[in-house]
Amino acid sequence: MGIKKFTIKDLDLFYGDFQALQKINMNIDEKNVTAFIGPSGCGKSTFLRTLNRMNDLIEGVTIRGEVKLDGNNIYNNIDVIKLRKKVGMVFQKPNPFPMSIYDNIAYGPRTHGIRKRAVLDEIVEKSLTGAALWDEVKDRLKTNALGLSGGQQQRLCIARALAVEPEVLLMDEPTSALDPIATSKIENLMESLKKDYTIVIVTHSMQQAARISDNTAFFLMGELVEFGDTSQIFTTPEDKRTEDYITGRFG
Ligand SMILES: Nc1ncnc2c1ncn2[C@@H]1O[C@H](COP(=O)(O)OP(=O)(O)OP(=O)(O)O)[C@@H](O)[C@H]1O
Repeated sequence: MGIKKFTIKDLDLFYGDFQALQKINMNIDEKNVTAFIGPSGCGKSTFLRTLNRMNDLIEGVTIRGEVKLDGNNIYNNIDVIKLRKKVGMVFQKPNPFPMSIYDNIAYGPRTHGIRKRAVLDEIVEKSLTGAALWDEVKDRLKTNALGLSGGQQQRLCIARALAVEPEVLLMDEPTSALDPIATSKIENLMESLKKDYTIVIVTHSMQQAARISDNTAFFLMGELVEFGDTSQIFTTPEDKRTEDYITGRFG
């Protein structure tokens, strides 16, 4: 295992009285792909959202324990806007803003105070190139992003996340709404992005986790059952529950 980007200690999360995460302990490596797998409702998305404090937006959430990013506890007095700039997020359903392709990408940098046209042009090109979309859209940057295909929209959302120069990308089932071709483009993209970014992905597809991730975490009913090297998890899981899940005996 390499340099730790996140260290999570004894993390509990409650929605009201309901405990959705129980004593999670995990380290997430820098510049790697970490996959979260497990049956529906086991807490994967909840845990993913704790990594950039997206759960703050949900009423009645209580969090105990520690989430450190580069050694700093993100639940202490920190600037949440800066945190979310550093830890970007891509959602299950592509959600471009109803504006041009260009403005979708320029939106984040503009909110962070970048106004110069030449600088924005450069960010737009770099981000779209980084998300493997530039060649497909460079002649139609002024057209509405909602006119793109689903797969292109998802790469646009990845480009939008890249535009503010994050260090981490959280992806919550980013390909579940896409066809196999668009899915494989996003998977290839993740492979190239991990050179520069730490990627954490929630996926329902065990084939996808096996194909693209370096480390895999298996969750069950709010508990982290097993976490380790992806090939080990899929070939020689230590816990019977992991084995049952990956061999399709439940879930
Ligand atoms: N906003 C919320 N308020 C109350 N309970 C919630 C909320 N969000 C999630 N939960 C509950 O927390 C548990 C974990 O949900 P979560 O969405 O994190 O699971 P998941 O593993 O990502 O599921 P899926 O694979 O279906 O997306 C579930 O029991 C869910 O009902």
